[in-house]
Parts: sequence; C-alpha cells; structure tokens
Amino acid sequence: MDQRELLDSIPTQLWIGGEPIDAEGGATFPVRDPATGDTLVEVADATPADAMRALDAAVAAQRDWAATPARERGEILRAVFEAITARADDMALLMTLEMGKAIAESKAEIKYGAEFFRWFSEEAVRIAGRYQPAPAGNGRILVTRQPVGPCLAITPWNFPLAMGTRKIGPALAAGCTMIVKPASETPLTMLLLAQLCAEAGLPKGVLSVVTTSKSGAVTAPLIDDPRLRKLTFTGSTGVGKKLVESSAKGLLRTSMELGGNAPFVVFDDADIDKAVEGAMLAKLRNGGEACTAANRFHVQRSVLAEFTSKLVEKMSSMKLGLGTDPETKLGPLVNADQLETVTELVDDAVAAGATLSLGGSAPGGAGYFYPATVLTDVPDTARILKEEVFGPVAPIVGFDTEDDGIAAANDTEFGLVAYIYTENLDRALRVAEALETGMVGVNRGVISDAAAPFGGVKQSGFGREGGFEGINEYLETKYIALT
Ligand SMILES: NC(=O)c1ccc[n+]([C@@H]2O[C@H](COP(=O)([O-])OP(=O)(O)OC[C@H]3O[C@@H](n4cnc5c(N)ncnc54)[C@H](O)[C@@H]3O)[C@@H](O)[C@H]2O)c1
Ligand SMILES: O=CCCC(=O)O
Repeated sequence: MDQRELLDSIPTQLWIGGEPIDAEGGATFPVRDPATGDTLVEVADATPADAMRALDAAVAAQRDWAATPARERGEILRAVFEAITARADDMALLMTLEMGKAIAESKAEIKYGAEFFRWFSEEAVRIAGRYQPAPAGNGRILVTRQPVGPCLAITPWNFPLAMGTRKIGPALAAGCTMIVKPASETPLTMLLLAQLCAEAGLPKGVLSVVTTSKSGAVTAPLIDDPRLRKLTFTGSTGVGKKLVESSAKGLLRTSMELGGNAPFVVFDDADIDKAVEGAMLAKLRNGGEACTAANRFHVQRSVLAEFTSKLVEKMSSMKLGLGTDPETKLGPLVNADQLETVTELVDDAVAAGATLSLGGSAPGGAGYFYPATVLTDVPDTARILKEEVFGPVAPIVGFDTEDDGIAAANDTEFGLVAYIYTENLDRALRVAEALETGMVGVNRGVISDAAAPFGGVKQSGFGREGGFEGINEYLETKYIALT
C-alpha cells in the first residue's frame, strides 16, 4: 500500500464497543507529519461524554471477558500477535508517518510491541493461586487471583504501539477490559491495532480507543468514576504526578512508567569498541526519543579520549532525513516543542562551557529535524545532565574512581535504567547493586524485552510491565478462609 492508500484505510473514528464511531458533534483534530508539519489526516476528537461511552462499554463487557476461559483469552491474544506480524510493514509505515522515526526503528518497534501479545498469550493460562493449611491447624487458606476490572491506559507518542501493547497484553490476559487514550500526536497506530484486535476475535467492548486533543478533560471523568478500577500511565513525570493525585480521590490502583535520565557508565576495564556500539544503541534507538535513552555518558578518565573520539566518529555517520527513506538513520523529532527542548538543552550546555564536538544546530526549514550531537567537557551545572533531552544528543563527562562513577550515575531524581560497561564481573555486579534504578544493562545498550520486568524507581515511577511481573498489575489477590 502506498502512503495515501494506507492513511485512507485507517479507521479515524473513536473505537468503542468494537466498532468505529464519530465523536460527539463530529469533532476532529489533525494528526501532523513531523517531517513537514502538514496534516496527514483528521481523527475523531472525543469529548468527556464519548469517554463515558467507552467506560460503559468496558463495564458491560467486563464480566463475560473475565469469565472467558484463560486459554481462549490467550488464543485471541496470540491471534492479535499474528495479525500485527502480518501487517508489520503497513503498521511501521503508519508509525513513521505519524511519529517521524526512521522506518527501521518503526519495524523494530512493531516486533517489540507485538511480542507483548505473544508473551501474555502464554501468561494468560498461568494465573495461579495457592492452597495451604493454616499454621495453627484451625483451617485452610485458599488464595486466588482475579482481574482488577475495567482499566484506563494513557500512553505517550514515542512508542505508539509498544507502550500500548505492554499494557493491553497483560490486562486482557488477566481478564480486564481496557480503554486506551493514545497521545494526540500518534493516534493512528492504536486505531489500527483496535481494528486488528476486532478482526482477531476480541469481543466488543473489551478494548476501546478514545482519541482526543483534550487529554485532561476527557480522562478526568473516567478517573473519578468508581467503575474504573485501574489507571496505567506511561509518560512524563509531571503528568504522572497529576494523575496520581487525581486517582487518590477514589483510591484507584495505578501504575506509573515515567521519565528517565539514564547514565551510561564506562569503566577503565571496558572493551571500548563494545562500549561505543552499546552507546550508539542506548543513545540513538528511537532517535533518542526513548525513556531508556542514555541521557549522559560518564567515562573513566583513562579511557575518556578514546571513547569520545570513537563515539563522535560513529555518530557522525547518522544520516538525518525523512523517516520513510530506508537510507535514513535519524528521522525528525516528533514536534516543534520537542525540537525546542533539545535546542534549549544543547544551547544551555554550550553557554555553561561545554564543547560541541559534533552537530549542535537544527538545519532549519520544514519539519523538526535535529542532527546527532556530541557535547564534551560538560560542566556539572548544565541542565542536560539533570533533564531528559529526548533527542540524539550525547553529553560526555569524565570521572576518576569507581565510587565517583556510581555517585555521578545516581546523582539524579530519576531511576529508570542505567548502563555500565566493564569486563570485570565482580565490578559489574557490585555497581549494578549500587545503582538506584529499576533496570541495569551490563555491557548492553538495549535492555527492553517483553519477557523482562520493565519499570523504574524514584521519580521514574512504580509498577512493572512485561515479564512474569507484568500481569500482577491487573490482578487482585483474594483470600478465601476455609475450615
Ligand atoms: N518509563 C517508561 O516506560 C516510559 C516510556 C515511554 C515514555 N516515557 C516518558 O514519556 C515522556 C514522553 O512522552 P509524552 O511527551 O507523550 O508525555 P506526556 O506526559 O506529555 O503525555 C503522555 C500521555 O499523557 C497524556 N496527557 C497529557 N496531559 C494529561 C493530563 N493532564 N491528563 C491525562 N492525560 C494527559 C498525553 O496526551 C499522552 O497521551 C518522557 O518523559 C518519557 O521518558 C516513559
Ligand atoms: O520510551 C520508553 C520505553 C522504551 C522501551 O520499552 O524500550
């Protein structure tokens, strides 16, 4: 399918009760192409009343879905995995059109995002409880696990599929219904997913997609409604905190996958070529627009010059261009705000005394392009060491001892992931244990895996997605006391 045919084939209405429907009053908002700023397509702009219709549908479907045998739920999830895989090329193109990233990145995300359906199709049948005699000998303890109930998922634009499937997969496997509110920048991938789920046999009302340009106003009545039992959010720490506050009124269960500020620490005993390969992935996967992206590079002084010159050389080969061009390595950033943030953080570092060793200025013209950039001699005062840059910018700083490296890595309010490079296993484990993060990559630049528990500590949030742990976010534990 060419681009226009593909865009014309996507349902652009709300997906509620298993079918596309117009938003109240027929309102729409534009989805823009980050490469040009032009409108790609208009999608339905939900009102709070539309969101309530989605909740009504989720509540109506909840009992039957929970009662559907786990094997059947698992088989539907598996069919969705197959359907995404069969439509991978179309979905990747759609994702690149709405989000901007290079087509190879979109293809990688489709594989990654689909994997959550496969993994949780296999987990659906492993929701177990336990039976044990009470220690006092006066009864029996029976423990069972039941679906939480209707859930709301609010997702970001940077991984338009995977940040949704990492929530939808476990929720549906556990027997919960779900409403997804995708980012207004990237609603199309999620609308296509809803259609594929219906084609794969997902019953009506189990999954709804509510697209809107008014996220706060449209999700607030859902969060206030006692029929909603869980809010799962991926996005910025600021918005996450607001949502935790509004969820507190009804003591709604929440999971929060929030911002990051990942350190990439290279010790003097690292294999520097491997560290540079890992740095390229940790920094430039998804064009740097990843919560897992290495935000700052801390390199032990004896290997600082070698690491820096090798990284600059590799990063200089990152071809900036249209995401749809297969030669492109770096597509545009998602929007003008993102371009402004990256520009501001680089300019601030330079003003504070950092040296620009590569890149450092947007080419201008149409679209939100920013080149691969390396900053060296970055002073501690630079904002880029504290704030998420969410772009292809690598600030490098030196450190002296192992303790200094650990202290620098932990010197952040965030705690999502850290990367360390060392050939010494003792050191790797010692440092991994000392790092204040939910995840650590040892000699690896990408840690994401549907089979592993993903999540952070400190201001990066709470809850885990993926792995054996991911389904627990959607289950309640019930204790039944027996004589
Ligand atoms: N920890 C993780 O797993 C993870 C994964 C991906 C992205 N992120 C983080 O997400 C951020 C980038 O994504 P973003 O810019 O889309 O984040 P964002 O917080 O601006 O938006 C995330 C989602 O929340 C919605 N939203 C915004 N304000 C809202 C409100 N008041 N009420 C309800 N919903 C609201 C948005 O429309 C979007 O759907 C980065 O900080 C990144 O680190 C974290
Ligand atoms: O952006 C954050 C999510 C990244 C991932 O799941 O690999």
